[in-house]
Amino acid sequence: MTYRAGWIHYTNVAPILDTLVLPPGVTAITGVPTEMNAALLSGRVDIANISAVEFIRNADTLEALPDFSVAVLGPVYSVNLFHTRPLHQLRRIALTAQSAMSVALLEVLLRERGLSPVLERAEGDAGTLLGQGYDGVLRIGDSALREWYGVVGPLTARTTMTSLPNTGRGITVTDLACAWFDLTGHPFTFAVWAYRKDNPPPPELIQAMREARREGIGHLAAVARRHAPRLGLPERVIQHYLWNFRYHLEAPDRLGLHEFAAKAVPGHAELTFGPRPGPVAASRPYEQTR
Ligand SMILES: C=C(O[C@@H]1C=C(C(=O)O)C=C[C@H]1O)C(=O)O
Repeated sequence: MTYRAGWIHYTNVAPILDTLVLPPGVTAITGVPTEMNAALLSGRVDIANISAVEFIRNADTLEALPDFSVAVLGPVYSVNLFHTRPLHQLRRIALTAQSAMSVALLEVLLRERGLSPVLERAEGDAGTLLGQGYDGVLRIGDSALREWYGVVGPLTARTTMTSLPNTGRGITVTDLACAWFDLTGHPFTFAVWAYRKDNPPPPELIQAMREARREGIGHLAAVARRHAPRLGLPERVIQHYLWNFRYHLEAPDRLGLHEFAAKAVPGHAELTFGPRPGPVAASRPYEQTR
């Protein structure tokens, strides 16, 4: 029987996906977050890295791998609200249809500030939409990273990644993961690897994902070199971008996830994680894996 995976293909998962070798009997498709959310919920795939808010909303039927996440503590660089006036003066914000998690995060952040601008789905690059009657534009993923650099870059040799500008060309970029950190002091968990409770992934797939992640994180410079030309961004920017992610759903990432769940989906079912990390039948000793 085939086990079907659905991968969000943004660069931020390249350290896990680039060298992943699917075990026999596992197939994979790729797409943007909202496509992979829908594919998992409709049963078109069996496991996917989905927007964490969809995992929370469907916690009665879904479970997540206990040690995989796309999370950050502080800035993420690729979940950005581009705006031309101060946050409290925003009247109309364009939302990307690719995202569920970042939209839910923006809603929480606006509510915490007592703000209620009009939120509308609209595609296109931030610069164009800002000239078309929107004073705020939410973008995620590779295009948001590129547009962020278009606003704040080019960085000079003297710029340190801890003192990055967040304005340029009359546009301010509010990094939503940074805003979450300012509000809570916790990491923000954007994605988890979820599957239906009655259909967990084969242990060989989890093991292959762990090996691929160890390989990717161990060679971030090579991953950055591979992807920088495609993105049209400097290698050192991509390497910093990737280095900054938290891929292991550690205790602080779960804390952030639970805090977000309480704020965004009150009354949600208990979040469950499994299968527990453990030995895979006939696997090589840890020391001998890549
Ligand atoms: C950090 C990001 O996280 C992604 C954002 C998601 C969303 O907004 O729904 C879903 C999955 C994440 O991998 C990003 O795309 O830049």
